[in-house]
Amino acid sequence: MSAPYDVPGATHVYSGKVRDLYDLPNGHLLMVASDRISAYDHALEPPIPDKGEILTRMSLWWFDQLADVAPNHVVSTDVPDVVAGRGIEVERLDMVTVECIARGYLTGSGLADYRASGVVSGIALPPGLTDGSKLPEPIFTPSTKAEYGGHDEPISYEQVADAVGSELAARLRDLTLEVYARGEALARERGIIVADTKIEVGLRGDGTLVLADELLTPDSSRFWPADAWEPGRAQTSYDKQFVRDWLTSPASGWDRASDTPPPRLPGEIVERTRARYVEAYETLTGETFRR
Ligand SMILES: CCOC(=O)Cn1cc(-c2ncnc(N)c2C#N)cn1
Repeated sequence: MSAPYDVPGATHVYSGKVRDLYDLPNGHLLMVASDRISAYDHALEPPIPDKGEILTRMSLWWFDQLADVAPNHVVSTDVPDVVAGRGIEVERLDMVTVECIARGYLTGSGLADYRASGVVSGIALPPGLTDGSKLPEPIFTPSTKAEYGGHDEPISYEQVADAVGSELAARLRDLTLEVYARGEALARERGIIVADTKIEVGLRGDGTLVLADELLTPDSSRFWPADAWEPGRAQTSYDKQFVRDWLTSPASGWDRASDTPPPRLPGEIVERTRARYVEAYETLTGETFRR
């Protein structure tokens, strides 16, 4: 995995799959989005040029679009040059220890749970749903926060209420569903299905819920091209399909079941993937990603 940036005046404190967190002397945090990409639970090489900046700008755009739904943790984009464009100074919050996930479509772990029991995070769904089915209405499907490298475990709404209290659980559910509904509707108008999303929420000292982390990016959400949506099979990933197709093709020589690390991505796949991130950003925001 590419090493976190050495940021003058900041102390590196956390590395996620894709992003890194630093303490700042003024008590705020610096959140830095790397160009790292992962697929099939593996960190891939090489990084995708500009991915971190593109997704940072997408998050900032979404924070602005949804400012009427909830405040966010952004303090400033005036960050040290080494992380310019991919770093955000953020307010330090008391983070809620629940992954707040909303699903508008059935796939991934939700589909697996549904196939096993007809239930997803304690919510019974109607029969006859398949991979990629649009749900009758979006559902709140929280999960635990796994340690780095682990898998989040789905939990029921009741378990969330037991963990954080019924009042906060209701606020988290309502906020998650509102953010998803607004994001899904806006993206859908622009030809992108946001099938599901995970938001991170923090609390201020006065109890205000604040949107943290990243927001409605292809790293925190499943982005599908709307014109390729076809329930009954795995959907096309807006951003990672080129990577997935190459890794599972004979050209890569990789056996996904072997649990060996995937091979380095060819330059053409890297560039086509970068172009998809640029396209997603420009399609959503109507702005040009200038590099
Ligand atoms: C950048 C990677 O960070 C994480 O993935 C998870 N994480 C978030 C925090 C956090 N903690 C206090 N205040 C905040 N505003 C945040 C944020 N964002 C800690 N870990």
